[in-house]
Amino acid sequence: MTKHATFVSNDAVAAVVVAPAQAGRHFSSFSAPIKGAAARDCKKQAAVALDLAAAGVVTGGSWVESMKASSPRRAAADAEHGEWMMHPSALTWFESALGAADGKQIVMFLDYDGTLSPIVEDPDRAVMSEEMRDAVRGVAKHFPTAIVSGRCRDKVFNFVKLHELYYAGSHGMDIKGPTVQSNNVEASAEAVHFQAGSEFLPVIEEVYRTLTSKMEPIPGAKVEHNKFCLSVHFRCVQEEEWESLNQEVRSVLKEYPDLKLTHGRKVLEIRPSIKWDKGKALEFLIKSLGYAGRSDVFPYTLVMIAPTRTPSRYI
Ligand SMILES: O=P(O)(O)OC[C@H]1O[C@H](O[C@H]2O[C@H](CO)[C@@H](O)[C@H](O)[C@H]2O)[C@H](O)[C@@H](O)[C@@H]1O
Repeated sequence: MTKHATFVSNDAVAAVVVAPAQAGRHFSSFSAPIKGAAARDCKKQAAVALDLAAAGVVTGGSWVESMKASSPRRAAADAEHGEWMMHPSALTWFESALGAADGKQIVMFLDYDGTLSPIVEDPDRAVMSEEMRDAVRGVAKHFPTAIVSGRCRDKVFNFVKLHELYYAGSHGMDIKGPTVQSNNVEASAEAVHFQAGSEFLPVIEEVYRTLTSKMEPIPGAKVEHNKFCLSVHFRCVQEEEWESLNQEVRSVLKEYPDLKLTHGRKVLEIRPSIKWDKGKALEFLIKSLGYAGRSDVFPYTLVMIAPTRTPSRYI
C-alpha cells in the first residue's frame, strides 16, 4: 500500500469531469473517480484520451485521408511547436490538478510525445527540456505520477530520467514502478512490474525486420521498434509516397492476422490484437497503488491535443 499526499474528497459523487484545455495551450486533462459506473466512464475516457491510435481508427475515410488528417502542414506544425513551448510549470499543473480533483487523491498520468517533449522530425531526438523535467519532478513529489506512452518503456525512461515515476511503455503493455523510494511512495513500488503480450515479442521482431527492409526504398520512412509494438514514421516522407508506404505496411500485415494497424501523428502503429491498451494500464496502475474501487481517487491525465482538432481526433 502506498501513502501519497492526500487531498481527501468531501464530495464522493462519482462524476467524470473533463477539464477544458487552457486557452492558448493544447494541453487537456480529464479526471475521474473510479468506482462502479464511474470506473466504466473512466475506462471510456482513458481509452479516448490516451489511446491516440484508436482515435485514428475512428476517423473514417481512406487510410491515406486519415494519414493526411492527422498531419498538420508545416505552418500549423510550426505554430503547434511555438505554442507547445508555452508548456506549463509544475505549479500550473499542480494548481490545475488540485482544482479539478476537488479534494480527491490525484494520480497523474502523462503522455510523452507532444506533451512532455515537442513533436520533432526524428523520434530519437524528442528530448525533454530540463525545465519540463523539473516540472514533472515537482508534480511527482506530490502525486503518484506515471508516463504512459506508445514508445518502448526504456526509451521513454532514457528521455525522462526520473526514477521516481511509473512508466507504461508500448501503449501500456510494459509497466514498471519507481526504482527509488519517493516521498509519496511508502511500499516497495519496485514490485510493480507487468507485461502484456510477451508471446508477441518474436513476431514483432520478425515484422520489424520485414518492415525495415520494405521501407528502405521509401526516402524518409523509419521503423521504430517499441518492443511490444512498432511504429512506421512517415513525417519525413513525401506525401506522394504515403499511399505506397501504407500499402506496403498493409501487405506485410496481411500475413499477421494477430497484429493490428492503427495510426497516430504521422505514424502507423502495429501492435498485438489483445485486449490491453493505455486505458487498461491506467486501471492496472490505480489498482497497484491500492486505489481500486475508491471513489475519492482522481486520475488526472495530461495529453496534448493537436491544434484545430476536436478531442476525438487529436492524433
Ligand atoms: O501514443 P503516444 O505515446 O503518443 O505515441 C505515439 C508515437 O509517439 C512518437 O511519435 C511521435 O513523436 C515523434 C517525435 O516528436 C514524431 O517524430 C512522430 O511523428 C510522432 O508520431 C513515437 O516515436 C512513436 O513510436 C509513437 O507511436
